[in-house]
Amino acid sequence: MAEPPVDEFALIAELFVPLTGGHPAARGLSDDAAFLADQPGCDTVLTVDAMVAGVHFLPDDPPDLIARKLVRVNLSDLAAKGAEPVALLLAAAFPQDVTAPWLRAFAAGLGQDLATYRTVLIGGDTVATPGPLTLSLTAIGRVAAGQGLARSGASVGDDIWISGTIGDGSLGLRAARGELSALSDSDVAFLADRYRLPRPRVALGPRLIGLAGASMDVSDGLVQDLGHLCRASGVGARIEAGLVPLSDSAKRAVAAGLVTLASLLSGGDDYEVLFTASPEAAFAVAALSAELDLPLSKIGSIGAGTGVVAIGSDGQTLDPAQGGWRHFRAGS
Ligand SMILES: Nc1ncnc2c1ncn2[C@@H]1O[C@H](COP(=O)(O)OP(=O)(O)OP(=O)(O)O)[C@@H](O)[C@H]1O
Ligand SMILES: Cc1ncc(C[n+]2csc(CCOP(=O)(O)O)c2C)c(N)n1
Ligand SMILES: [Mg+2]
Ligand SMILES: [Mg+2]
Ligand SMILES: [Mg+2]
Repeated sequence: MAEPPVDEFALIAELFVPLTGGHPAARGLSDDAAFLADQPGCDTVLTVDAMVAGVHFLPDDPPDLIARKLVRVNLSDLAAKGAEPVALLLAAAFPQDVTAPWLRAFAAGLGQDLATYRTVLIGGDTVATPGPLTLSLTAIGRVAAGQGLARSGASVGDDIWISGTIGDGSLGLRAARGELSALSDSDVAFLADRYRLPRPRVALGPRLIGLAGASMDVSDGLVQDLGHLCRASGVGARIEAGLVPLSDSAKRAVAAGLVTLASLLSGGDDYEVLFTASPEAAFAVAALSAELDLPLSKIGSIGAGTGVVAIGSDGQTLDPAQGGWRHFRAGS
């Protein structure tokens, strides 16, 4: 039986109001703006990332997973700054033919991850678009005043560390498109899941305060993002490709010749935390890795100069294609 239609205001009142958790800042999603009380002794950390169907996710991806990816890519930026999530604002442009079941599943996914990450929706905007589904989430976080982590804190001599594994997201896109049928079904499922559902390192980020020099999350590709960190810090970096952690599925994809190691270093969609720390902190980083049950791998070091050099297992410089994702390069 067809579900009753869900219009703009029913969507907000019935599907989004429950996601506020009754937080006073949201004002029941029935005011012009949200009002968030200041927290003494804290800095407010604000970040926004948008996602567009066909650009960030596949148009036919399940609506609950689209919503959860949107939450996770934004919490990944907060985590990289050492911040804890407080609240979210959602701007959504739905195609005119969106269905009620689709919207219900989207809201259910949103609710699931708000619960997982203990945060709430406090406002947003809902519009229709003649184009593809376009979503924007603003994440508000908090960190002890002056303690938030920056891309600009790397020093010459620091070790470079990365959480988790690199390359699963970009391989996962190919897996989700059915392009990796040479791999086992379980590898395909693992990789596609990593693409559709990043694991933001929310437990790690706040624990890096006092340990990390510089920190950022990797979304556009390891080499390109490390380049951003280096530019912000006024340093250069050298990484050893053989030290970059790969999942077993990604290792099998490389061994089968389905992808090169160099392209995994520039693929993007990783949502891991890239940070630097002085060599004296290596023991503490290893202890944190064990405590959080999260791999933290030393992949290189910071040096004087500029730019990122990636060295392959043969000692030769790797060329990771363009280094990473770039949305456009507008010409005349
Ligand atoms: N349209 C914009 N207006 C203002 N600032 C922007 C805009 N786009 C990006 N920025 C700023 O540029 C910087 C880098 O943004 P970028 O989106 O590359 O970082 P990111 O979110 O960590 O990466 P990704 O988008 O790949 O997840 C941030 O300070 C961001 O706030
Ligand atoms: C369907 C589809 N095609 C390509 C990609 C790859 N991709 C798109 S945006 C981006 C960088 C992060 O986004 P942003 O910089 O906008 O935050 C990457 C790696 C994808 N995820 N889905
Ligand atoms: Mg961004
Ligand atoms: Mg981001
Ligand atoms: Mg980021």
